[in-house]
Amino acid sequence: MNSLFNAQNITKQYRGIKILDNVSFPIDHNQIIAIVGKNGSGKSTLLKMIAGLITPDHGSIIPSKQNLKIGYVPEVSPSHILFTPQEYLYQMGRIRGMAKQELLPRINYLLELFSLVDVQNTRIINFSKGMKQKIMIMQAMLDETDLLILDEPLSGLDLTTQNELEQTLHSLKQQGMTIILSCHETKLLDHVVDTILMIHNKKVMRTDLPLKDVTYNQLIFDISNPTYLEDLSHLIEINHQTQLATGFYEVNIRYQAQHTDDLLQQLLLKKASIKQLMPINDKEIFIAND
Ligand SMILES: Nc1ncnc2c1ncn2[C@@H]1O[C@H](COP(=O)(O)OP(=O)(O)OP(=O)(O)O)[C@@H](O)[C@H]1O
Repeated sequence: MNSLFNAQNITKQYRGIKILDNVSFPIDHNQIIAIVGKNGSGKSTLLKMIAGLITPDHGSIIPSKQNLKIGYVPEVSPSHILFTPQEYLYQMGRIRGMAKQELLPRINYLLELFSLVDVQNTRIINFSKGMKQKIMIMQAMLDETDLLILDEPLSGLDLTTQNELEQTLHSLKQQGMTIILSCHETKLLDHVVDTILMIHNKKVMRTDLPLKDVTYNQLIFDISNPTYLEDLSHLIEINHQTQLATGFYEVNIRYQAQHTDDLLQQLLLKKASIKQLMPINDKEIFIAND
């Protein structure tokens, strides 16, 4: 599959506290990708880095083509907007330097796409939360967008509105868009998301859906130096590691079972001594939130 961009060896810290530690992952073209993780795990931080709003301390996010157009919708959006959708989107487009003749057809296209034609002359302040969310997404899409980034788009929406927004995201994908969103609403994962990036212990683990087909293994092994595992960080999640009296380290990892052959081969090349391999079933880790 084509990558839209690759995140390579990203590390980010705030005030000396690491949020993300040497994470690498690709973002595939024309996919819906969900970033999940506990509160404070770094979802918004990662989204902002992908959007180019903040920079990693180390590593880089490398786009597959120049001038990738990115639309970003933050978690908290202004809601007391006295303009109508037409007026608001027009002003936003003009601020971005768009010409009137390209802006007006684009606004009409977006109003159709988001089923807001009937309310195009109603003031946004009178809209429901879901309709306001749509306006924020439309604003991010005023330019032709390759990648849409949505921070918690379903937060605070009722079930019906969530379903509606889900359908909208699905139709955006059908039109060739790549979408990355952070979410707590696990229901969404089943319906529209192709890939999950889970932030856990400062690392990012990638899982392609359907989730029900993913199984995990736990592996315990000894290795002389845990830094040998750095190039496997995209495959494994370290549960814990302990230094033994021998000076070796006992490491306990979790990984997707489909990678077993590859992983064992790589560990043996690193002269690891395998102690225990067992299947685990902890799908719920992907829906673990407060
Ligand atoms: N500008 C900043 N300065 C200092 N610390 C920050 C800054 N931005 C985020 N943090 C801290 O970094 C950590 C990750 O924050 P982030 O907002 O990325 O997490 P999150 O997973 O999106 O959380 P939530 O699910 O609660 O929205 C948190 O501990 C947060 O307090």
